[in-house]
Amino acid sequence: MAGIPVVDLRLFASDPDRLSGELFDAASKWGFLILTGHGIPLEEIDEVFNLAQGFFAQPKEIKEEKWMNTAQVGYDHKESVIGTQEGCVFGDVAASNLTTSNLSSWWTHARREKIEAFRARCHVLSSQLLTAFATAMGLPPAYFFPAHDPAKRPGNVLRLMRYPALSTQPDANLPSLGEHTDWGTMTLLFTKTAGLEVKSPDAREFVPVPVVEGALIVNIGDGLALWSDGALKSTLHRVARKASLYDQDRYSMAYFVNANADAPLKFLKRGPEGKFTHDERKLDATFGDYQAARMRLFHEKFDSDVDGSGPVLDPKFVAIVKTLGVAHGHAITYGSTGVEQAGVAA
Ligand SMILES: O=C(O)CCC(=O)C(=O)O
Ligand SMILES: [Fe+2]
Repeated sequence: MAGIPVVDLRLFASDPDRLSGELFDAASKWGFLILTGHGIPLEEIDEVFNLAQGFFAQPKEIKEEKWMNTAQVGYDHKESVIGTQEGCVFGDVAASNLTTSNLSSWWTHARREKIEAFRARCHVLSSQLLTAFATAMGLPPAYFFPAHDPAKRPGNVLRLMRYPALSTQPDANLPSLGEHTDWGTMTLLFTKTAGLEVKSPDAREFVPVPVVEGALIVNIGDGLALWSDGALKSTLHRVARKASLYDQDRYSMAYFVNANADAPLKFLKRGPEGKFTHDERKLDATFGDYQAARMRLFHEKFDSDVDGSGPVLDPKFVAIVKTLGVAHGHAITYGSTGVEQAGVAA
């Protein structure tokens, strides 16, 4: 079986239809692809990796000066049976990190400007990809834009991550990040270290994603899977703690592309010749409703903080997450007990 597809974005200029077709095929088969020729210079990617390294190397007191708030700005650190990951996020609306008071003092204005420039690069790229997906689906090129207004919340979120080195070899069965799908529209992922694994199209195994220098990884989130009625796949993935790498830090950066909270959950259906048209199914919910239920369910079990005192979620939205059927993974398995454990009102 051929591996995870590699798509060269330089085709966009010379043969946009072919490029859109290649993206669509990769995203409908694997839900993941490796993107080369994307136009973000390697030096700029490295610069942001260096900032991540510099920040995560700071003492705990500096990093913990500002914990992540509800506007998705600040630092967080999760430790659970399935791994440790620390992260730093810069807000969910354009330019918010230049003015926020919720970043550690380590983040000087000059450093924040570098982050903002990188976010702008990622934004341009994500818009280009959304255009290509819309084109491949027979929709107007700007079809996905109104639901992705950068001035509205939540916009796209850049998360710098470190999986700290361990001093002893871990149980090889414990991943550093448990299997999950991403709940946004799609994700651009940058990493220089192996470890990411994705579920194969036949769902029989997890396949390692090769690290290709200068390339980035694109994966479909629940959002595009919902829009496309499952034609584009939101694929399970995880970070495996490879025994040989347990004593090294692993860095990655994810740019989560999100539909705005107030965007209605709209469905498309696929007709003959692969064209997508509006589906009349009415769902009285927004992407915000979907994400709130999805995120909370995910984190609840992810953090192993299930003690019966979890948040009360609106059962209507939990039902929506369940019925839509794209959200899955160990961390969010809707088994007989999963939903109750997440503290859902009866
Ligand atoms: O660190 C990685 O390579 C993957 C991170 C990831 O899947 C996520 O943050 O959703
Ligand atoms: Fe992910």
